[in-house]
Amino acid sequence: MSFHHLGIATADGADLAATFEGLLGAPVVHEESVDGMTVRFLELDGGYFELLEPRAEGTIARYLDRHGPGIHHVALATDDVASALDRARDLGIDPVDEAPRPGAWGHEVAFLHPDSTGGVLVEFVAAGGHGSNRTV
Ligand SMILES: C[C@@H](C(=O)O)C(=O)SCCNC(=O)CCNC(=O)[C@H](O)C(C)(C)COP(=O)(O)OP(=O)(O)OC[C@H]1O[C@@H](n2cnc3c(N)ncnc32)[C@H](O)[C@@H]1OP(=O)(O)O
Repeated sequence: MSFHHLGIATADGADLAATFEGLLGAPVVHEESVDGMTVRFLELDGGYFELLEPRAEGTIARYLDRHGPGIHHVALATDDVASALDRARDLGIDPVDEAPRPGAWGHEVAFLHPDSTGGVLVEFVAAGGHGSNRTV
């Protein structure tokens, strides 16, 4: 499984995107509204930053209220999210999503509960042509 992106919660995605573009030369390669958020993907060598800006009440708005801005999750690329979930369950790891579901940028995604993964919110993502997918 390979690294795909870091999810970063922010109250101002446009401003943070400009900061990272200036600092890292990481352009916004995709932007969309999904699940009450504006999501921006910035391309780096070997992966992406996914900036998550809430537009409505929900997971990211709650996260910003309780924790402030910062790294929210790590996403790992696989071409088979369902099998990755099965492996997690076999290891006693609790999924948040019992089955793959649509995520941003047309990706299929599923999250694991951070209680089972050392406090890290892990996302499996089947990202098609966006970044690398590798079967494990
Ligand atoms: C568009 C898509 C894509 O990539 O395609 C996305 O990124 S969607 C990105 C947004 N969507 C998601 O994140 C979906 C998966 N996340 C979730 O279902 C939820 O956020 C949970 C992870 C189950 C947390 O539930 P909830 O938001 O209700 O949190 P809560 O404030 O009640 O907190 C419950 C416990 O989880 C912890 N907690 C909350 N968010 C956390 C995070 N990002 N990383 C690590 N721990 C986290 C809290 O500290 C707390 O721990 P204590 O109990 O120890 O105090």
